[in-house]
Amino acid sequence: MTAPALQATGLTKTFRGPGGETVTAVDGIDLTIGSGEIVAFLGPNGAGKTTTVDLFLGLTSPTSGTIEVYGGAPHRAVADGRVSAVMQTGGLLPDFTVGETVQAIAALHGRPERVDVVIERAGLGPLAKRLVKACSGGEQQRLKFALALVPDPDLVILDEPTTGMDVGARQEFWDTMRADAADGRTIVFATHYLAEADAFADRTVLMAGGRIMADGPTAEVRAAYGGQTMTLRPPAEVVGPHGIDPAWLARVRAAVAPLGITDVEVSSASLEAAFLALTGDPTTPTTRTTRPEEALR
Ligand SMILES: Nc1ncnc2c1ncn2[C@@H]1O[C@H](COP(=O)(O)OP(=O)(O)OP(=O)(O)O)[C@@H](O)[C@H]1O
Repeated sequence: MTAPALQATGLTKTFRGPGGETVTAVDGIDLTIGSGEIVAFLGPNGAGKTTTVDLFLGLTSPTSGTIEVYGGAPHRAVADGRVSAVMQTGGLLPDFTVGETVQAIAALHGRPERVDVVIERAGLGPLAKRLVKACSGGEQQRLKFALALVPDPDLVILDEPTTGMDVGARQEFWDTMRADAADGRTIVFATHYLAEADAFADRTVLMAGGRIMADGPTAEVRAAYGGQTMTLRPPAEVVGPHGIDPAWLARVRAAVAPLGITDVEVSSASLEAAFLALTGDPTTPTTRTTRPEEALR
């Protein structure tokens, strides 16, 4: 039988906090991810997503429990080129061109024949002669993605790959990813953007406090935890830079209260209800119109 891409059992990681206290970043995760799955790890800041990704990549060791990647130690899978990562920050040389960067990494891997294919796959053809430092944040992330593809890995792990990108760049990045995933690569990504999990992942693992709060097909996670909600789109004139006009919210509250409505959420993100219900996180991403304090109760 073929080993799953990732298998975690009782996976736990603790750190010592600034005051000497124990911080449990990952708290007894059991998880199996099969080949070809596209899985989002979704959760608020501090949920344990980055630590989980680090454990998957062998960048840190579990305090207890086990993690296997293709049936072996994570660092082995990385060394064998079966697993690649696109991390949040760092890693590029600013004075290389995009093309030189890909060539250098391909040479390190002994895979010079991969240069053209990964440049094309990451949509970097028109940028090949541009210096890395002249590339936008989104373009640099696409370059990192290209580098991750050099060994032709079976599994790509991305830790919040679109952090800092504007909406257009984010869209472009995921279009690139989607085209690549169509080839059957296993993709695991951490995000706190609900819309990214919703749009891109077949399966969503919702994390909070180091634990898995929900795990299933993205549509099911949404349906099971999103509950029955009524979503309103406010008129544009009541949405300002600081969110929805509180006076308008008060008028809506007054208008619906006599109808027996106790909970109306103004939202444009369909996983939002699941996220809030399970994590109670007040720093919700995606849009200004989805913050819990703007829900009408
Ligand atoms: N090296 C460390 N030392 C001490 N505490 C840590 C360390 N790394 C992470 N933590 C703590 O572990 C918890 C989980 O952090 P982690 O970075 O894994 O969360 P995250 O879900 O990736 O958050 P974010 O979305 O902000 O990146 C947090 O409380 C964090 O402060």
